Amino acid sequence: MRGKLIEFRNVSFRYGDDYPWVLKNCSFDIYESEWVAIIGHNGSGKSTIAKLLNGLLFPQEGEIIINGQEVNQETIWDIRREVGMVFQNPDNQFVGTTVQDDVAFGMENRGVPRDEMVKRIDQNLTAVGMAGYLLTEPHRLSGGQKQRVAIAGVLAVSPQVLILDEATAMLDPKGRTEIMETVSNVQDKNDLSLITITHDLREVVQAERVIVMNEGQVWEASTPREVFSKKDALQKIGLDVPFIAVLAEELKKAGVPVTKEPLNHEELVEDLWTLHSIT
Ligand SMILES: Nc1ncnc2c1ncn2[C@@H]1O[C@H](COP(=O)(O)OP(=O)(O)OP(=O)(O)O)[C@@H](O)[C@H]1O
Repeated sequence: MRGKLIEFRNVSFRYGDDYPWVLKNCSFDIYESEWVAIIGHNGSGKSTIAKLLNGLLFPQEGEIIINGQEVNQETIWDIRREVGMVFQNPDNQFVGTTVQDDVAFGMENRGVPRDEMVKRIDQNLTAVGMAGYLLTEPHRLSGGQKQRVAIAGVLAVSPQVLILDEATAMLDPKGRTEIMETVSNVQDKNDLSLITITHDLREVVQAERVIVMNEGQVWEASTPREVFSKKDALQKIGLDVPFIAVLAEELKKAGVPVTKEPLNHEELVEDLWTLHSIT
């Protein structure tokens, strides 16, 4: 049984007294080594949750506990060691003049000794497939390569949780797939919790659990299969369902006995192939 790593307890947040509540009495847990996708319509508070997790914002009500510590002004430096974040725009988060300087940045701020730093730069750039780019300047990298370097920089300070806030949104489909493969590998290897905030349904179906946000609260928190089985209700709160799930529904309506709730191409093919072989 995995322990709780993150607890949101009755959290309410708004950007100012005259602003509407973005989160209202919002509660959820995230467990060690778990991959959770957070989805919700535009403006439903997903990025706000990410910023609250990293101590960039603080709730007006309720509390956020990470690894047994409440997130507050006194604990933010500890918390930021535990919670690594990668954002949408690769250009806004490149701080070094070369790849190795960029990965070193977070470690320098935390006083990691030089020998250890060199070792971790090498280890983490290898993990994200960027080992050959130590002295490369950022403008020579693609968007996907910059995101890989950002991920290596975050991993170099050994966080417990990695948050990707629309980190693949500006990449082409190939870049997206590559980043998600990389992230999935490093999550496994480093035993990390992973929180992905995304509109890309192919990423969502890869997660173990999906938290669906609506009107400042958790509307549903369960497996991708359970979440996407509620197609009509999801569409009512402004969310799409994966194309394959829609196709399976249409096939059922047309009399094809699709038995499972397929979430990807392979699962649907598997189902249809079985039908073919018994007729
Ligand atoms: N700095 C800010 N000042 C005031 N309001 C803000 C600020 N940042 C976000 N908001 C508002 O808070 C609400 C939640 O925003 P947030 O960015 O968390 O949503 P989101 O679910 O991540 O949206 P998206 O899917 O569009 O990225 C929105 O109504 C947004 O306009």
